[in-house]
Amino acid sequence: MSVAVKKSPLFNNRKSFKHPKSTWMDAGDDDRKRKTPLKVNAGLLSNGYHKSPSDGPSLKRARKSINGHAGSEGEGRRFSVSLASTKQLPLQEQRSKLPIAKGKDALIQEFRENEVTVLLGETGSGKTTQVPQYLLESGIARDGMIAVTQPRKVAATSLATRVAVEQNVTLGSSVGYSVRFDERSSSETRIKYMTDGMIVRELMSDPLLSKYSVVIVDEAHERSLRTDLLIANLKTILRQRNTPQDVKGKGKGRADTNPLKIIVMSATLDAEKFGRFFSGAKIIYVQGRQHPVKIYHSSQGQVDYADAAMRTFFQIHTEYPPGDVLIFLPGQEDIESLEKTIQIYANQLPQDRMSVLMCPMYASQAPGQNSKVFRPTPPNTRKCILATNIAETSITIPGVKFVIDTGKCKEKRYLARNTGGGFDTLLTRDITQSSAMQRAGRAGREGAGYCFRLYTEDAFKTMALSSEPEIMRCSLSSSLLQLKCIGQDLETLELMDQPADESMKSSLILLFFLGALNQKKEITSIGRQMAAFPLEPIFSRAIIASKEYGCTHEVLDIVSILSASSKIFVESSEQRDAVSEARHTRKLTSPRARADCKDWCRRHFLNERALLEANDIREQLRQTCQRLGIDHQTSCGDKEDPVIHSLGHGLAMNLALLQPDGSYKQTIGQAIVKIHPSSTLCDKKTPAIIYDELVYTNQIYARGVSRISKSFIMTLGMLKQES
Ligand SMILES: Nc1ncnc2c1ncn2[C@@H]1O[C@H](COP(=O)(O)OP(=O)(O)OP(=O)(O)O)[C@@H](O)[C@H]1O
Repeated sequence: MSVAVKKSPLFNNRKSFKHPKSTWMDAGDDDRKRKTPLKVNAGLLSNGYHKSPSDGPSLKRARKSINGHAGSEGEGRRFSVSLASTKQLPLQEQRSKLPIAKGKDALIQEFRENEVTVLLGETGSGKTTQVPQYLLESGIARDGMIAVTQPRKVAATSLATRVAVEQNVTLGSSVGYSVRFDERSSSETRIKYMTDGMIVRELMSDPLLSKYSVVIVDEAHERSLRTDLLIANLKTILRQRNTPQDVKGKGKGRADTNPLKIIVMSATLDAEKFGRFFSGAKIIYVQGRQHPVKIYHSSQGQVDYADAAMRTFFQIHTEYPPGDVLIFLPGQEDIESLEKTIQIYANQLPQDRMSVLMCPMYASQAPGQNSKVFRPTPPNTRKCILATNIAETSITIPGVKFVIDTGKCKEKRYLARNTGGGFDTLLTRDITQSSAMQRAGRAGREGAGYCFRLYTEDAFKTMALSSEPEIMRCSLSSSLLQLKCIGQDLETLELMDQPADESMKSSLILLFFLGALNQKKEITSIGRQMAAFPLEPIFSRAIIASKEYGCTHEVLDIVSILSASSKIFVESSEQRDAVSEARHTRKLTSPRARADCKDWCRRHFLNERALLEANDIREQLRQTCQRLGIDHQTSCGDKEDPVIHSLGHGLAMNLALLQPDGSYKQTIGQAIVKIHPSSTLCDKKTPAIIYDELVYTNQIYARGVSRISKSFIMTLGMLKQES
């Protein structure tokens, strides 16, 4: 291609590209300037901390009352930090310079004195990495482990890696992690970073979490479903573990030799709500962030956020000193398309300019696929990291000095069955103020930074403070089943916020259909077996059914592939015909050795990493089968029906029948769905289909589609009526 850089509209349009006067409004540092509606009562400790009780100054006043702490940039002051001055200090010195380090002793004292502490602090103050180490070093957690929960896998693994380095130990020894399908911990482990889902799962085998002395619930303000369930359980566990048995003769709990401490950590908002939930927990505020971040808002709203992000990236690249750029985008599709566009323009830059290294980052990448993001930037290069909100909290991406925030994210939302849905879908929406603050914070982790918001300051002010708790907008079936296993009921559990009736009802219906619950809403033996698998109920039910149909080997293969974090089929718009040919005509089985696997995958448009991940998942599922006495080697050979029928038991709600107009109508529910164009069955007019997911774009598409016989669907219906 011979498009010269100068001819590109991007570079001709200097005016809109000009920074900062014509495009950007200087907002100072929003996190400090923001008129926060918070009224957290906080007394001021001499060391720069604010604490409850209620006679202290408000957080707003307290924030104003401290100046000159690390990273405090005066409001409205011109930003003049020399980026060259942010070179790395030795590790222990870095630790001691974190804002939280100034109050270490006072903080430890508070943890000693209080069962429950709510710790608030600005992003980058050092909460997540330092607090567990303080607890370990002070001996507070002498009798058990310290769990630090995170809503996201990537945060749990990267934090454990960092803290292991700070402690100068091998990852998996005294500092480890545990996330779904991946664990690095041992009997030596004292600090365990884990996803909130993993600790909720541990409740099934250890309802009192007796291994742990301290549970730190991090990023609590995100209110993920699992975090909410954990918080509800912690309240009960606290009563049981910390109440002496002989209190007035009626204490139901036991005087535990290993009492529990809970620390709820949050970026800022909602502290009082957590405090109230734990009846008078101590609220402590950690003041300050390590480095200043200069925030700019665009002077006008942007119609095309991807285009605006690209312009801003090149503006930074051409006008600013070295430093990596992190762009927040809503989803994988935006990331992939912007990656291509930026790369095309970057290739046209003059030779003497810094080169651009593109680094995509999203949740469904296979483990290790985003390792490029965390590796040091090569000389004379600027990394351009394109990320979803998985990079928003808790993580430090080395080298990032610039953040471009599109102000958009994808949010999981349950579409009610009575409105034609009955499934979770991802919708693009505006972010919250809380997210905006977190995103800006990613620019100030190693030194001073800049954040460019592709929305106006007014738009920022009208954003919701924080997002609606996940429990109020997502499918609950998997959690409901896990809770049933430990004798709990979502309907009666004391939660911070109650889920919607509709989503509760749908989850109960699904579990009843799967045979996991009986008519009295009690868990059945099938339900117990299902809960043993770290899978969505629809998939664990298929595995259990495969025992009857003699095809566990095949069903495990399929479920492992469907559970991998990215799709095994690679899409390529440039080679659409070749992809289609590979899918329709070639037999995708190969007894190949690992060495030539890469080449085979490439030729068949398969994602090698996803296949390797599926392999690991299958190994874990085999172990669960073994524990449950299911022979994972039973195979049905070339027969298809046993496999489809096993899947049919799990995906009993995901069946649809062909309509005269070529669309499909769900057998349960009212949604009219179409077969996704990427499916090999797209134009086949199959009378009845089974699918593994619905995606909602301009219409509802079924993906992962197979044909199934109508007679089998009838049998399933009969079975359902009998149960
Ligand atoms: N993986 C890492 N590599 C380099 N520096 C890191 C890493 N993790 C943390 N740090 C440093 O430690 C600082 C504190 O991080 P920490 O995660 O403890 O902050 P925090 O207060 O919990 O904020 P947040 O909620 O945003 O994560 C960061 O600002 C950064 O300077």
